[in-house]
Amino acid sequence: MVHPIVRSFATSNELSVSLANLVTELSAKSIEAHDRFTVGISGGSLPKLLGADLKHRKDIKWDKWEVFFCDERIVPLDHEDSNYFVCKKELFDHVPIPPEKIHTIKPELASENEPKNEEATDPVSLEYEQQLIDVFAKASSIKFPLFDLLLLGVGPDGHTCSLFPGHPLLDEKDLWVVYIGDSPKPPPKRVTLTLPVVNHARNVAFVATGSGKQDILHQIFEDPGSNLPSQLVKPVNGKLYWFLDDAASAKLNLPK
Ligand SMILES: O=C1O[C@H](COP(=O)(O)O)[C@@H](O)[C@H](O)[C@H]1O
Repeated sequence: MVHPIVRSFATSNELSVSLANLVTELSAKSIEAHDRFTVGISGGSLPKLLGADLKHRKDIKWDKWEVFFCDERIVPLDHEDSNYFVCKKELFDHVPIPPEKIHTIKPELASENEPKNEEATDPVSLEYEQQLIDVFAKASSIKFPLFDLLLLGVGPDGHTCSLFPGHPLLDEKDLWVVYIGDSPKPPPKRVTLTLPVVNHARNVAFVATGSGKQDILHQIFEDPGSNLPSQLVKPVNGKLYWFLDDAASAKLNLPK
């Protein structure tokens, strides 16, 4: 049973400072324990909230970071819908992470032939999986990559990464990376980490702000049986955090 650590802040600025504190602490601990910090970042509203304070931190060994993406939309990496593009604008352009340690999902490898959902044979997923293998499974074979931290968003429908409510990809048990061609949120073509990878992480932090997230957060916390993708995030051995602002958490019964 995972007991999430839920924090709500009066302003998104306060949230950004607290989130940066957690990232800084986990980065330092991970580097001390195994000489690197492996982190997966989501798109949407998260990169701005993440970068706002973190980009000013001088006490981080940025050269020890290995950055991956929790999901990516199949659009060019310089397109404003690209999760990489937003992360670059909000964080990577401001901090000295070596470019070869930012492991992009490569949309240019997408084939003309539409791959089927649940197939691991599309070139974008295969190439991204190989990057994960190269970083996480160099010395030995592993069932799933073990991220130090995954930073997740949650959509107003309860989706996280590019895992959507009721979608068959929620049942994936073995693959690390999958293609989705029918995302209900545009753009429709995406590549995403799977739930078993997310649930294998040492730390998972959700970030959600604004009144538009009130109802879904109420459902996530008060109706745990709805099988929303964000509810299926239950790290097996890791910690689960929720970073909210007071507008988003208004319908939750949080301890004062
Ligand atoms: O499409 C996506 O949406 C989710 C949630 O985004 P938000 O703007 O509501 O925070 C995001 O986490 C995911 O990476 C992205 O591809």
